[in-house]
Amino acid sequence: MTDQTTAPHTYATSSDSLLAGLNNKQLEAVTLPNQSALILAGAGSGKTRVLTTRIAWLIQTGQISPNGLLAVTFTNKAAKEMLTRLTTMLPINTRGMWVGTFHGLCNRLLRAHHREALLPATFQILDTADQLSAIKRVMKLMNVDDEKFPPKQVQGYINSCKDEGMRAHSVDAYDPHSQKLREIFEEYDKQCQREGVADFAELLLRCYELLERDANIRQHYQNRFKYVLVDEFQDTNRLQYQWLKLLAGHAQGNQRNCIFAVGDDDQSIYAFRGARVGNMRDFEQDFAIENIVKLEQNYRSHSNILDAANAIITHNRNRLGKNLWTSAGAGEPVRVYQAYNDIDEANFIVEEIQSLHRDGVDLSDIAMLYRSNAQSRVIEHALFSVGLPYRVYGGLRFFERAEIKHALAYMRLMANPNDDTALLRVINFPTRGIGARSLEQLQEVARQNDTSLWEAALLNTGKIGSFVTLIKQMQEESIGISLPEVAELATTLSGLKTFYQGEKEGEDRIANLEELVSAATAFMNQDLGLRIEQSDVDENGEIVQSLLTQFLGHASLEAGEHQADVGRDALQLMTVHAAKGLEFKAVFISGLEEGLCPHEQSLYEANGLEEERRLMYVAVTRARERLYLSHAQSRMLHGQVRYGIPSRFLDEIPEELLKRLNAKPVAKPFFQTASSSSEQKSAMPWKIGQQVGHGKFGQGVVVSYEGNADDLRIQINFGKEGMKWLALEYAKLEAL
Ligand SMILES: Nc1ncnc2c1ncn2[C@@H]1O[C@H](COP(=O)(O)OP(=O)(O)OP(=O)(O)O)[C@@H](O)[C@H]1O
Ligand SMILES: [Mg+2]
Repeated sequence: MTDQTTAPHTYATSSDSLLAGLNNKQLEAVTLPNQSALILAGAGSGKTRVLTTRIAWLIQTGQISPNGLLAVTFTNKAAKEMLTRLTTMLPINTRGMWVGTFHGLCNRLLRAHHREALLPATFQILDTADQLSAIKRVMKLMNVDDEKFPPKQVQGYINSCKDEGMRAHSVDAYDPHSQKLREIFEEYDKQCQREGVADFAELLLRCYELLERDANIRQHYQNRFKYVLVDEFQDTNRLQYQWLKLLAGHAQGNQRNCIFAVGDDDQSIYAFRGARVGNMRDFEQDFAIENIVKLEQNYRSHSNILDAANAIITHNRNRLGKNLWTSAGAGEPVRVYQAYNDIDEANFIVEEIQSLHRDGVDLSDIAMLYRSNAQSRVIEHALFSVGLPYRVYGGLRFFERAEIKHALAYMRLMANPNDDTALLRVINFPTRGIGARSLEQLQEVARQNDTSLWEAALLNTGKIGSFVTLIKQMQEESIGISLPEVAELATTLSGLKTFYQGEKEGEDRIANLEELVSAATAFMNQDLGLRIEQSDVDENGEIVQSLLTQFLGHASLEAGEHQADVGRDALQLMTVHAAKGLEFKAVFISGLEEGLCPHEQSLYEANGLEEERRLMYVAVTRARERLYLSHAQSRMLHGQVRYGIPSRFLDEIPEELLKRLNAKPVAKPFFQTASSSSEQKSAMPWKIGQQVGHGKFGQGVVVSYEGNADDLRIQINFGKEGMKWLALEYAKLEAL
């Protein structure tokens, strides 16, 4: 450890108090010498705590200044938490520190060097929905059949190419179908460039390309960030890893910067977004990691919960392998509730939460987790009817609501009128009598002249001309006023407020618009640690980003966090994906049925089941003291009644850890639904999840069915042969 009396910039707090309470392994990790390191450890073993403490320790012992390090976390929420924790550990100003998500950090770097990155200073970020509509527009202009090329798939294709670090010209395409995809990719990128917008994947790729191409900028950051720290390393994708490698510099000599990566291969749950657990092995080799630090003591959960998690995850074969133990004692058993249907499940959960709350547990320390967002509806309804406050993370987020996106579109146009996505969103909203034909003509003019729609609109008189005048007026009025006033302007001058006043349920929307003004005020006042500091941009001699552009970036990147910040004590509802890294006193995991968790789609993908099991492991390990697992015999989902058998993951937990709250469901014929008497009995002879054989398609698994009596159709997944609907009457199936 550095001698504190001689080291420069040391802090008054003794490092002993900083390091107090860490176990030996944690201490070793926190105080590792200046070298790259990999901390591989299971859930709740203190990885995030170690990473944060290391930052504080490096600063405190004078090895680095707060501006000399970069830390990547998985969510903005985690980044903020890290900064808050740092301020409690050290008397430093965390403002301006480079702590954020990959997207947030790349956004910041691109803003500072927008010219070199060939982007306008005010470039806007397309969120997922905006990206999809931009893709649809390109496809329409190219006359591509959207049945042959479903836009969502095209979007997936473009994003996964970018996640792999590829541009259209570098993708292989040997058949007409992939050639077309490549062509759409290319046109889409051109359109984004023309409009001055960047999608999420683009932020990373653009930033990577900039660092790779521009030696000055690269060296500047390589010199600056002597320490790079990464949380949740198991979920980085190929491009993110390459980006980190670039920042670390070349391997020659000992000049390379240090990367401190923490992760858990058992919690890799973003393969569908290109995450590569293989990055851990590559990292070991590329950075010549000699000894991987393993942390084995779990500080989060009681042992019944931890043992359940361990028992589940041992069923996975592809693991790096580690043991977790706790000294916390057995604690309470894991409770299992077998519900009749989804409503029964929701009622049970609500009653249980109420009783926990009566016993003094804060609602915000209770989480309700599910596999997919659609599952939250029934439980939300139940919570609403008893008046329990709750907050949904990752559902329709504040910044994703239609009225907010409309207002933001006006703000985006004030910042950058060439943003076609924003223009199309509001050119006729509120309605100004601009019809589809005039819009088509406008798009045609833009296409012919290869300009943005705005530039084409400048040539226009008539109704489109008035829209242009309106935006120009907004731009003029926005000069010299504060950010909340700009937001106010966007909601009033645009006519949005007046429009909603006349609408049914308009009150909520107006309240949300007002909330946007508050969000802008909060943004202006809050020290988010994400703002661009003058020092970031002084190479250009100017501040390139106005507060407005920063706010718009914040709205695109931090959607969902707004509602979470509201101070009221509320139950936390979220998907398992969104719960990563978090912990709660009590956790409810619902919908533990085959087809839902594990998700039916995963069963037919390579390694799909193992990823689902990791998801289950993440879910279970969020709980500190109490864990509830529930499943329902039937549930309404996507407008269909589904009949589920309990998830295999339940069977993987040793019975002695469980407490079954009700008897195993009576062996009812599973086609009977609890709630709807109108539903007729069906003569469904197969069980969901049952293996069956078919003369032509081979072996498959029953996924669902619909209809009743003699009109029963059954859906079977035949693996390579795909998903098929068969009429039961004619399909000759045999049990396997
Ligand atoms: N040495 C310790 N003494 C007491 N509590 C600790 C210690 N180390 C970690 N903790 C606590 O254990 C909990 C889990 O820590 P942390 O969130 O850092 O784990 P993690 O490994 O990052 O978990 P995950 O894999 O879920 O991200 C936290 O509440 C943390 O404060
Ligand atoms: Mg963590």
